Amino acid sequence: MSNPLTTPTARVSGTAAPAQPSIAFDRVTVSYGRGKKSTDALLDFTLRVERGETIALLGPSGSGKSTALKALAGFVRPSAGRVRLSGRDVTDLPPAKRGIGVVVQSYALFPHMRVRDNVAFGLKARRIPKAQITERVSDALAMVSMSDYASRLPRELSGGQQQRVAIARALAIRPDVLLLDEPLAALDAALRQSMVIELQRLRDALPDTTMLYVTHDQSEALALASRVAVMRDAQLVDIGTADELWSRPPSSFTAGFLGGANLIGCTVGRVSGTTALVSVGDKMFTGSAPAPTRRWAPGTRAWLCIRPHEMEVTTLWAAGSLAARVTGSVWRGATTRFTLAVDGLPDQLLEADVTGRVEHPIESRVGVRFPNPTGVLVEAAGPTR
Ligand SMILES: Nc1ncnc2c1ncn2[C@@H]1O[C@H](COP(=O)(O)OP(=O)(O)OP(=O)(O)O)[C@@H](O)[C@H]1O
Repeated sequence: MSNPLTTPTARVSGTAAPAQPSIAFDRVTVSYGRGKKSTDALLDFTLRVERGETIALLGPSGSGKSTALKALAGFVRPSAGRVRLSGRDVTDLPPAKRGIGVVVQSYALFPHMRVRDNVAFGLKARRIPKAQITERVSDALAMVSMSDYASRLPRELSGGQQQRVAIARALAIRPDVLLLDEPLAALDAALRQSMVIELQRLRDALPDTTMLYVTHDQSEALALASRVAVMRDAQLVDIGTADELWSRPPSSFTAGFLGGANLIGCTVGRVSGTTALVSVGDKMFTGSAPAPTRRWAPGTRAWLCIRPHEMEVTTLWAAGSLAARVTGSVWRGATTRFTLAVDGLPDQLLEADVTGRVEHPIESRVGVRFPNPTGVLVEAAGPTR
């Protein structure tokens, strides 16, 4: 059975329109404040999102993610650049005329309205006929598994249920574009995980809806997004599929931000195919050299990126291992994270995640085995050690 939310009338068309990105930011700059006190919260930001894509805007606090989303929704005005929806320039359009669904962290439900009236709010504002409102509200509540709660007030719902209602309210207007600004940030860890699964289900049920998902949580970005846009200091630094950014990080920032990484400064030696010999001090390692391999000319300084879970902590002198001193140990439930000073890699502490609860006293000597190949090469934007 077709889902009514996936086939809004506005999208049904017999003629093929020229393919325009669903969302386009063209060199958008947003500044807050005036004169000397002004800060660029978004700087020369360019991004194209195809129809039906889910893009995560991922970055640390203050990197400009929410500002990008607000510029698209019309809540802030760019000082330069244009914002387009399906090719239409909406930069000067008020928010209500953009036809975008927005979900924010704080739910923002009307406390005195029952769930069904909260969900109907945007439809009434758009003067949709009453019979259609009833149908759309019940479709939207069904999408988020909240049909049984239509008569409740927001205060009679849990945080997760309130956020589902907020999502239903955004979906009820059948938007082409849905913006989600840290929608799970107010929920506890267990609930966040189950909501990620619900959002995956929703994303799959709405293949024509373009979603822009703002988060600082890399696991949410990896789970939900077809592509991840990494932001730092008001700018886009990297964009790619979750798999690309994870397994072949284009920059040390992205390598570190997506899940933690040991970044070892190295010098590239001989490259053969996608394998490179690299030297770190007097030690040689084999790294994988992602395409385009012309970046890895002999003598180039680079980072060798090794994920903590790829490191093996062994006994001292175990075959193929380097000697190391334990400088820290934190049990994290499923894993124990060790911080290690490896002999011959001065000024560099490496992190290793070991399954289960493992004890090695601080200052004890252990062996550490690197994966094979040892890691993936990452371009060094600045000086490496
Ligand atoms: N209304 C405002 N007035 C002045 N400065 C602002 C305003 N809103 C945001 N900023 C500043 O703009 C920068 C970007 O903020 P933004 O909220 O876009 O970041 P963010 O990446 O979404 O951060 P977070 O993850 O903490 O929400 C920050 O330095 C912030 O302090």
